[in-house]
Amino acid sequence: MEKLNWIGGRQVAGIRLTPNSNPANPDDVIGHYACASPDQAAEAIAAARAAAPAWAATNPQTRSDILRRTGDLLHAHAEELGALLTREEGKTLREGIGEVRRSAQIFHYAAGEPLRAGGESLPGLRDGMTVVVSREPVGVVGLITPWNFPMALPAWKTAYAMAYGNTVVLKPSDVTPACAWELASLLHQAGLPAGVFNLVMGPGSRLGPALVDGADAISFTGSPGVGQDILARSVPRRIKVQLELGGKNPLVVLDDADLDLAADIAVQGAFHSTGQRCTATSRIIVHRHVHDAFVERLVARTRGLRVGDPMAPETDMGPVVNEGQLQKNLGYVAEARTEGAELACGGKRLDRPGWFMEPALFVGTNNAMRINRDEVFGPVACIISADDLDHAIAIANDSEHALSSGVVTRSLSAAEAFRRRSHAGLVMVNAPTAGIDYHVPFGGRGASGYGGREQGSAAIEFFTEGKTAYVNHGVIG
Ligand SMILES: NC(=O)c1ccc[n+]([C@@H]2O[C@H](COP(=O)([O-])OP(=O)(O)OC[C@H]3O[C@@H](n4cnc5c(N)ncnc54)[C@H](O)[C@@H]3O)[C@@H](O)[C@H]2O)c1
Ligand SMILES: O=C[C@H](O)CS(=O)(=O)O
Repeated sequence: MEKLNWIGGRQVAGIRLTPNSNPANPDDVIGHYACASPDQAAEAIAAARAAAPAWAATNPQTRSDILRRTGDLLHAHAEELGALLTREEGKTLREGIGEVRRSAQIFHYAAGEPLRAGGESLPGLRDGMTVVVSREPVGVVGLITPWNFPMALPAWKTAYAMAYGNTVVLKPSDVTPACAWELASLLHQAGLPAGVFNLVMGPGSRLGPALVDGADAISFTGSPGVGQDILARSVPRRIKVQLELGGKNPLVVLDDADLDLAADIAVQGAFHSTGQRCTATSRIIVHRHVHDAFVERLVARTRGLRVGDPMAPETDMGPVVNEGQLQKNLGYVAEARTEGAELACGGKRLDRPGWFMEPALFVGTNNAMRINRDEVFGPVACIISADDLDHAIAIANDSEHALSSGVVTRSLSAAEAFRRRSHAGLVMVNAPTAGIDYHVPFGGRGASGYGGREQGSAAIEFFTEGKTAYVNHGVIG
């Protein structure tokens, strides 16, 4: 099936069609997706610019209704879209359907924003003067998304951007265009006016620059290197830029922890969604008093994970997204062994078609090893031993990435100390480092994030500009 770009409310052929295949079965071609040219990306920006004034002036109730209807459509089609997502990205069907439902919830939540996004009126300090503080849409927003959450990420950027009156051009990952295409289709079914949402598909190296050169703001989620390129290109234009980047997320297990709970939390954080989450647990820092007892539990659980067909209900972990990513993961496993890390279990490619590997767990690692410095972005986790809470926090914070972090403890004071002293943008207490709620701010610090947080009460900051108006009533009327 051929899927085209969406520009100005029309479906537009690109310069070629690119097949998209199933990571669990590379012979299964999902569809052929149009690849836009840089000129077409510029046309999409122009279409969004033409639609911007009317959309910004559209009654908030109308904007809200369109977002709510989009959420309704996502809910109604959650099972078939979840299956498409699984076929495209490889997470299990349960996770795929869950991601579509989460996307529906995001649209439903954002549907309230046009009605909530008010300002305030204050008395001025001079006679007859009132000060009106308000927020206005930024204008045309370029949204660039990665492959690991192919529905939820486009949803959480698009829904908020449009809620506040912006028009958008979305460029999804060329690895996973199918979900973004379906989202475009549902938005138009929900009654979105032409040009408010535009979709251009294809390689970021060709289309990204056209978006950065034309939009009024760029919200990007992806790898640190690409984020840096986008930032460098956007600086001369002084546009707003938001970068949500990689993680190297630590989970600290203290000596008073419930070790069964800790092992469950570690497995979920490290290996669910095949470890392909920016918030995935990759460094598990364990108090030396409970090290062996915890590792025994974690190894048993990791060995017990059923890796296989992501459509099968019994599967716990699906394939890696593509061959390149699989080879990258296996390369890190091999390098960690040469660094002296001991492979406690897993780490091998499965002898079957598709990009499958066993989840890999290393013990005897230290925080200086490359396996504990670089983001792997796959099912690979390492145990590091720590002497006490202070030592564990020091190791946890010793990373350029600071996206998510977690602690497992029964002590309120230890939990509170960790919450205060962790450098990460997200802190989880007795919960996995991955798995965020859609109604609260999300984002990292350091090399993990730049330009403000996303979602919940934070979204308005990036997708609007502030205005402070001084009104002298003395001369009016
Ligand atoms: N912090 C977060 O919220 C978060 C969430 C999910 C994923 N991620 C990160 O995403 C990365 C994995 O995703 P990926 O491999 O798709 O990342 P990526 O950086 O390779 O690609 C992300 C997007 O950028 C586009 N792109 C590539 N080159 C570009 C350029 N020069 N200019 C503009 N756009 C360009 C790609 O086509 C894609 O749409 C990981 O590092 C992961 O941590 C971060
Ligand atoms: O990669 C982004 C994810 O949505 C974050 S999480 O898996 O929900 O933690």
